[in-house]
Amino acid sequence: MSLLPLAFSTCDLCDAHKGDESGAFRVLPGGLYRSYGGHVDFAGPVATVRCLEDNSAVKQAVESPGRGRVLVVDGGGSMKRALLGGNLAAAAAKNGWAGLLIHGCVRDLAELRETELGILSLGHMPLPTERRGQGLADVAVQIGGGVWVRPGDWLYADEDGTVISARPLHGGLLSAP
Ligand SMILES: O=C([O-])CC(=O)C(=O)O
Repeated sequence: MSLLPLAFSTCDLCDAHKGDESGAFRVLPGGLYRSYGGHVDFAGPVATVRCLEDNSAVKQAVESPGRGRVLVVDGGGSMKRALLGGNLAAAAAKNGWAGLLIHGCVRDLAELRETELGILSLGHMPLPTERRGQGLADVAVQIGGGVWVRPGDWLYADEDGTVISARPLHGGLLSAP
């Protein structure tokens, strides 16, 4: 599935919304997440998973239709297991996910960088998880040192950083394929 390219810049979004005190506009801390995917710029409505060193719910999500969404995975910040690797990233791209943000680790870096997907993660490590069917989907999560991310929020990521918004912010900027 090809996704519509969205024209946006996180710096421009921050210029426009830096005075927002409603909490609807949130910026993730700079330098926390590194880009591992084939796409540095990506955006979309958010779906969430919360799990700890068990990526069963991540697998279930990326094997379902993505419809241009971004999967935000609260992995508790664990650096002990990789929640995403080449196979799950390929499944996410094939099923139309725009990207993933992993508050945890990834692996298979050579494969990830060839995947047509945005992938942000705290870091990498080669050890996979043991899938035991644990984890929750579609819950509010807190990542990046206390930033709330809820299903249906919008995530915008580019080389300058990552912002979260309760509403889509690219109005009028959606470019035709
Ligand atoms: O399967 C996993 O748990 C992670 C992985 O290595 C992959 O996605 O290829």
